[in-house]
Amino acid sequence: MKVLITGANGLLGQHLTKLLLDKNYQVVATGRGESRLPFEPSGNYSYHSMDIANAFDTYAVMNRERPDVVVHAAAMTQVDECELQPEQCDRINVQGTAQILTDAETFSSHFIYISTDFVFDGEKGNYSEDDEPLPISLYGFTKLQAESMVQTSELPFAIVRTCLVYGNLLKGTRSNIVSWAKDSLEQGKTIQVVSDQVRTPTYVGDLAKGIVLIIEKKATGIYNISGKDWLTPYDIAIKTANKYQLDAGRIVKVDASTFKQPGRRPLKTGFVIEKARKELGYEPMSFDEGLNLM
Ligand SMILES: NC(=O)C1=CN([C@@H]2O[C@H](COP(=O)(O)OP(=O)(O)OC[C@H]3O[C@@H](n4cnc5c(N)ncnc54)[C@H](OP(=O)(O)O)[C@@H]3O)[C@@H](O)[C@H]2O)C=CC1
Ligand SMILES: Cc1cn([C@H]2C[C@H](O)[C@@H](COP(=O)(O)OP(=O)(O)O[C@H]3O[C@@H](C)C(=O)[C@@H](O)[C@H]3O)O2)c(=O)[nH]c1=O
Repeated sequence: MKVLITGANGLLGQHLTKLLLDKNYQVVATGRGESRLPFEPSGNYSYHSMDIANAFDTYAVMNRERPDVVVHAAAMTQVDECELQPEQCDRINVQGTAQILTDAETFSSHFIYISTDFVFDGEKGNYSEDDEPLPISLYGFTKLQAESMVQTSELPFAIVRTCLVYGNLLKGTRSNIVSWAKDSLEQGKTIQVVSDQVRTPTYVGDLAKGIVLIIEKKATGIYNISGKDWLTPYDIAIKTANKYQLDAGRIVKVDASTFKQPGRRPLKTGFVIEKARKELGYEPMSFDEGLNLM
């Protein structure tokens, strides 16, 4: 079975590419510019430079490869940049999804879209798949718009919602809260960390495994694929300091009202994952286990 991944150079993309190759799938990795995969892929593998916002790029690659499955992970994921550059955020997250989805409808038979807890407003928390989304950032709004496009597609689709992904930076990917806290403390910096946001941080390897389960079972619909522990970013920073014997005294507890970011973050998110457990057999590690794998 041939799987095409968009955003393969990203945090999720790199780990998912490696896992699919380890499981002997035929993998078509795509990303902006050259491959930055930090391992020498073996097996049935090809890489294509593909800007999802460029219709010629996506059609050429999809027509040539005609993958059975598309995992659409590419997005503008810097929440603050999305708020400050709305046109680019729309062009990539909404129009880019429209491009690859249109081509998938012609050439593929299963479309898996990676979405986020940021489609919710963060008032309720502990979200399940049938809760009503209400985004409070442009990033969240564009991700929800893309979800809606996928849901109107003729193509069998799955929407995978995940939350605060962390894991080993293979190479040049976006930082994540654990690597950011570890690096900051190692550099002797003092960091202000919020204690009133609640998340279910997700180890990138668990997210990749959940996506493979969806591919194997040809599952359709919305699935929450996240960690199972509810933690605040402050808890995460303290656990990170303890794990690496760093000075937790440099972690200053603040709340979101004093922590100004251009893109509003939903206060309480985190996912109920019973549906993925029951229908997919998905079972994530605890945060401490995930931390030990880094
Ligand atoms: N990280 C997290 O905490 C969470 C992520 N998600 C979702 O998971 C998915 C994967 O995110 P993650 O791997 O963590 O983030 P990354 O930012 O590491 O990966 C996103 C990738 O998308 C690529 N990309 C951006 N624009 C384009 C474009 N126009 N054409 C092709 N590729 C493009 C980026 O390329 P380049 O490397 O060149 O910048 C990058 O490699 C995203 O859809 C995100 O919304 C959901 C919830 C939480
Ligand atoms: C940088 C920073 C972050 N934080 C907190 C805020 C936030 O809850 C958490 C992570 O902050 P960041 O701004 O790095 O990450 P953030 O952009 O909030 O992460 C989001 O990324 C997108 C892609 C998603 O889809 C979301 O699920 C979520 O993971 O850490 C602090 O408390 N202090 C800081 O200095």
